[in-house]
Amino acid sequence: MNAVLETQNLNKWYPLGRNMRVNVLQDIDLEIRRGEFVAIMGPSGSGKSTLLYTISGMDRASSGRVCFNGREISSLQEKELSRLRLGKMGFIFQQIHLLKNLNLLDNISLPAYAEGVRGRSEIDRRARYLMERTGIGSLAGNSVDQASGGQLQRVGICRSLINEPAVIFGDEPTGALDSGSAAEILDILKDVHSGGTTIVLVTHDSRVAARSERVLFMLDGRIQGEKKLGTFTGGNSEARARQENLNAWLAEVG
Ligand SMILES: Nc1ncnc2c1ncn2[C@@H]1O[C@H](COP(=O)(O)OP(=O)(O)OP(=O)(O)O)[C@@H](O)[C@H]1O
Repeated sequence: MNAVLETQNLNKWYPLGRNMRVNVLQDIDLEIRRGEFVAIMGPSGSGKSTLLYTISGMDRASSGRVCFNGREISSLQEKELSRLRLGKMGFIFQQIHLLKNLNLLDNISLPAYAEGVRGRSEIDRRARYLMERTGIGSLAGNSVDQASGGQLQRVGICRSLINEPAVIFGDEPTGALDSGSAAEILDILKDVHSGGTTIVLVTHDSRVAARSERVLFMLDGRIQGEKKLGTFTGGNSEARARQENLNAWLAEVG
């Protein structure tokens, strides 16, 4: 079984008054392969974040199936679902929420303590390794107030990776950053992906989506189309060519 995530006939709606509802996701059949890097694009309100939250078990489907590693998660109890999210999934958001009374190293380590599988020294070693790998190795003892936006986003990435998740979900992970910091974060995500982690990102930015292998375009709660880009091997000229190719396709579908 090659799919890490799979949905069948996935629907999400919200009640609107007594007999009406807003259909936010409609009949979505989606398969994301292990190790794939997928970007979800589409206009505002098309359902991108809702899809991300529903496939990651942060939100519940109204009907249909969501499977993670072949196991249906749509009907799991909240406790089992939290355990699955904690151990197998990592999350990166535009705004990262950290605990101000903990230093950066401890913020990164927190999900590993919550998972309760590894001992303190192993957690500490892994957290420091991730900080080194993302270029913030010297900031371990810093407080949240002593780090820039780009550094905090790296902290968020380290935290999302601490439990060695199978999948990283990102909702506009570079949305709050200047273009230099955003490019650095994209390089880190490329490394994470090369290490075998599946990545699923929601983004408005075609520079970000151009790094992925497959772009899904959403419209009115449906996947309107997809563009396969193949694996990004690196370099500015390849990144530009991929972005142009993607923009031309987006102009056609959007
Ligand atoms: N709790 C809710 N009740 C009713 N409608 C909702 C609720 N949450 C989201 N929606 C609606 O669902 C639709 C999809 O929202 P979603 O946030 O998934 O879109 P999006 O494509 O991620 O948008 P954006 O790019 O602006 O973040 C929107 O029309 C939104 O108004």
